[in-house]
Amino acid sequence: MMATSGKDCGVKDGAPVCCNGSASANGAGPEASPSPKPLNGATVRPEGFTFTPQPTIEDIRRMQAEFTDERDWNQFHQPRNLLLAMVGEVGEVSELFQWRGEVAVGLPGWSEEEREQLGQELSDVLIYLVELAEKCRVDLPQAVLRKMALNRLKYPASKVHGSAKKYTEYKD
Ligand SMILES: Nc1ccn([C@H]2C[C@H](O)[C@@H](COP(=O)(O)OP(=O)(O)OP(=O)(O)O)O2)c(=O)n1
Repeated sequence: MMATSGKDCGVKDGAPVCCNGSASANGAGPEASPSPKPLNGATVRPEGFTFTPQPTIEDIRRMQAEFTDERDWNQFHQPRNLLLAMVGEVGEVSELFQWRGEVAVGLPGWSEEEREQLGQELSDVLIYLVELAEKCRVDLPQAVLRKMALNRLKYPASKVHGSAKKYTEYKD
C-alpha cells in the first residue's frame, strides 16, 4: 500500500507507535529512485524502490466513496459484495502470473503493457479492500499498525532470522 520511507514503527507501552520521519517520493521505478538513507541500522534495499506518499489510504477511501455515491452504488457495495469483488480481482492478478515460471523482483522480461495491467489489477484489489474495511468500520491504517506490531512480537528478528518457519513451529 501506500508506503512511506522514513517511518519507524514499533510498540511502546503495549501500543503500536510510529515516529515521524520524512517521507520520500519518487513516482517512478528503481532507476529514478534515490537510495533511501539507512534508518536505525535498517538494511537499504539495493533496488531502492519506494512508493509515492499520496494518495493515502484515507484518500483512497474518500475517492472511492465519492465514486460510489455519485453512481448510487452503495446499495450494491455491502460488505459481502465487496469481499467477493476483491477476491475476483485477486483472481485477475493471479491470471497474470499463472502460466509463468518463477517471477523475479522487478518483473524482468515483462512488457510495459503487462506492467500496466498488473498495476490496474492490484489497484482494483486495493480499492475494494479499502472500501470493504470502511464498510466494516475497520480503521485500516491503525489496524495495520497494530497487526505489524503483533507480527514483530510473534517473529522476533533475533529468533527467526533467515527462517521462514511459522511461529507455531518454534518450541520455546
Ligand atoms: N460495481 C462496481 C464496479 C466497478 N467498480 C470499480 C472498482 C474497481 O476498481 C473497478 C472494477 O471494475 P470492473 O468490474 O469493470 O473490473 P475490471 O476493471 O477489472 O475490468 P475487467 O473485469 O474487464 O478486467 O471499478 C466499483 O467500485 N463498483
